[in-house]
Amino acid sequence: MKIALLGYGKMGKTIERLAVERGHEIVLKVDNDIDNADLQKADVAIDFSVPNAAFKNITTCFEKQIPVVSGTTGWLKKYEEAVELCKKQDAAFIYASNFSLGVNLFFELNRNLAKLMNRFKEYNVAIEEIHHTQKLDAPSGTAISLAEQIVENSDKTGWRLDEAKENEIPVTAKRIENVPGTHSILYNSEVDSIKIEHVAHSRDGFALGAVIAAEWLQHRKGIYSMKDVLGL
Ligand SMILES: NC(=O)C1=CN([C@@H]2O[C@H](COP(=O)(O)OP(=O)(O)OC[C@H]3O[C@@H](n4cnc5c(N)ncnc54)[C@H](OP(=O)(O)O)[C@@H]3O)[C@@H](O)[C@H]2O)C=CC1
Ligand SMILES: O=C(O)C1=N[C@H](C(=O)O)C[C@H](O)C1
Repeated sequence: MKIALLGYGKMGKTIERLAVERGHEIVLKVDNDIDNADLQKADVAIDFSVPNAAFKNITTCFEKQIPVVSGTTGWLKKYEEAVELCKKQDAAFIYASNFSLGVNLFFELNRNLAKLMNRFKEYNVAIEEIHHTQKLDAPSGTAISLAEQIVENSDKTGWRLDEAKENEIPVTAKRIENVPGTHSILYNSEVDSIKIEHVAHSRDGFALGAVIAAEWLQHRKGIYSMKDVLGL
């Protein structure tokens, strides 16, 4: 598979290493304006760039009919617009706030736990995420997905960074040097606490998941998620 990397930072470089190990070829590395890039050289594009570039990168791939996998976070206000453009152009797209197998299993645990805990009002739920200090967005895309999953499976009405209002989920974002990504869900009562946590030991899980998603998407059209890729 010939891959265009849109974003050649920490994730782009990790994806390059794992993609080459799986027998793929990196034919393009875009670190700024996509307008001058010869996307037609690629079978598939993988976007791990910056929040203000993701929408343009993704929709340019739709126009050029290159299937695109995006893991960039912090641009999701425009996700529905991207989906509409993808449908209109009969293109192929997967977005995931987190591509690792572990986090996608953790998402399933989170949904089930939220359903279970909803009956027991003595527990208050809270989310915490910890990432490296270069991260541009807060809270993380993964923390937002976790919060939305709890809202869908409980009586919670929404989430808020730091100071949550009545019936909202408080989300805390910490920034500590070199942390690849840690997410915790805490259910706290007067007498005890229940905590589930996912700890990434490196960026390899995210990168491998993105390459597997690109392999899966390469000959498809439409809009998919990691649930489709992993058969969850
Ligand atoms: N979904 C998932 O599983 C994961 C998602 N992420 C997300 O992926 C994104 C990238 O993370 P990470 O690699 O750590 O960040 P980095 O800052 O290391 O890399 C981002 C790269 O994008 C480049 N860039 C800037 N403008 C453009 C543009 N217009 N087109 C293409 N590339 C551009 C930057 O170049 P320059 O430095 O010159 O500005 C930089 O090299 C983040 O949004 C992060 O949250 C990260 C890990 C996992
Ligand atoms: O910026 C990162 O590094 C990460 N970003 C993603 C997010 O915002 O959830 C995924 C992962 O936790 C690493």
